[in-house]
Parts: sequence; structure tokens; C-alpha cells
Amino acid sequence: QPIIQVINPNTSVAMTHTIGEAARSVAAPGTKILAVCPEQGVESIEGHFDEAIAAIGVLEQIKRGKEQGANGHVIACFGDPGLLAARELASGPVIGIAEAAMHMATLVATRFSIVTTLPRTVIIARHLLRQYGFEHHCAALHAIDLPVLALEDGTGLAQQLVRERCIQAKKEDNSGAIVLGCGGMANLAKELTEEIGIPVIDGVTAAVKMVESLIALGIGTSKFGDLAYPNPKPLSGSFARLS
Ligand SMILES: O=C(O)C[C@H]1NC(=O)NC1=O
Repeated sequence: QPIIQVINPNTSVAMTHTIGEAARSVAAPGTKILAVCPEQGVESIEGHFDEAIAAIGVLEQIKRGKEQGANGHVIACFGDPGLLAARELASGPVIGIAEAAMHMATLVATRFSIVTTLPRTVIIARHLLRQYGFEHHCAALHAIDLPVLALEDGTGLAQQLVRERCIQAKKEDNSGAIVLGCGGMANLAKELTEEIGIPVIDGVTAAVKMVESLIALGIGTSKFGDLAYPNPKPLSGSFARLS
């Protein structure tokens, strides 16, 4: 009975619900999904400052997930905030939704496009493409130019813009696949894939299946070298809760 903790690094309860539903929709029958978000932090992650704040919440949730018996973890924000720090803390696998979606896209297409929310976060996706080695696989990055929480405002406008942008990207970029660049888009992938006719990949569902696979293979985060548990040392003030 594997337990996978899916962490929404922003504090939006609505987006945590969207993410949890998407994760449960693809989880194997025996897999338990714990969908969580930090109690404190930032309601949406739209840049480097927000990511730095969110990373602390991710680490707190990893620690709590371990205490609750989680066998693996997903970081469900497209910037993969705190990923390597989380891997130091974790025993099981930790996968970010950007890396999961990018890996999956390279398995089914020679080039993919990314559709995300704000123009200012495109650079974060570019940095990840370089870090993960996918720069040459990504044909283009597009932003719908709406804030992240527009995806949860109930108007459907953000979802409509994502749809239009995906259609445009297929036409213009000559990409074989599209990666959705936000955890809050997790519930759009299936419908867009059917409508547009190329794989539209969401990182939440991709990461859940990848973590399930690693758990099934008995593969956890390597604890040798730089991803070993952090060197024991006193943490002061509010950080003491992380030790
Ligand atoms: O970078 C983005 O646009 C999306 C990213 N921000 C957020 O709060 N959740 C995310 O997936």
C-alpha cells in the first residue's frame, strides 16, 4: 500500500484540491495519495522570491510526510522549488512536476513546447530545462499572461487561454507534445490531448506515476554523496522545527 505525498508548495487550498484530484485520478488502486500544502507561505508562486519562501514549506511537508509513512513525494509546482533540498531530507523518491512532465514529453516526441502562466516565470522553466538537460528538446515556451490563481477563480478564462495557447503552439512550434507549466493545470491534460491530437502532458499525474514506478522498483533517493541526509547541526529559531 504505497503512500505518495503530493505537495502543493503554494498555500492555495483550492489548487491543492485540484492537484490532489488529478493525482488520485491516475494513482494505482492500492496507492494512497496525501495531498498537502504548507500552512504558512505564499498563496501562489510567481517568481524567484516566492520560490525561496515556498521551498521552506516543501521541506516542512517532506519531514511531516516521512513521519506519516509516505513512501515517495511529488513537488507539485512547475518551478520544482526545493527539489534537491527535499531529496536530502527524503528517503523515498522526490520528483518535481516540471522534471516529470519534461521527461515524459521526451519519451513521446522529439520536441515539446511549454505553456505556463506568467511571462516572468518562463525564465524559471528555462533554468530547469538547462538543469535537467532538456534545452534542445524544448521548441518554445509560452505564457498565458494571467496570474497562477486565475486558474482557480471559477471563470474558466485561464483554462480557455491555456487551450488557445496549446492550439497555437501546435501550429507554430512544430512540437510533437506540449507540457502544461502549472500544477493548477493538472485537470486539463486529458481533454486537451483528445481535442488537439498531440500529447498534452501534466506534471502532477506524470510525477505520481513515476514515483509509483520507483517505489515499485524499490528505488529511493540515493543517500550517498550530495543527497545524503543533511549534516546534523542545531537549527535556530523557527527553523528548529526542520531538524
Ligand atoms: O510557475 C507557475 O506559473 C506555476 C507554479 N506556481 C504555482 O503557484 N504553482 C505552479 O505550478
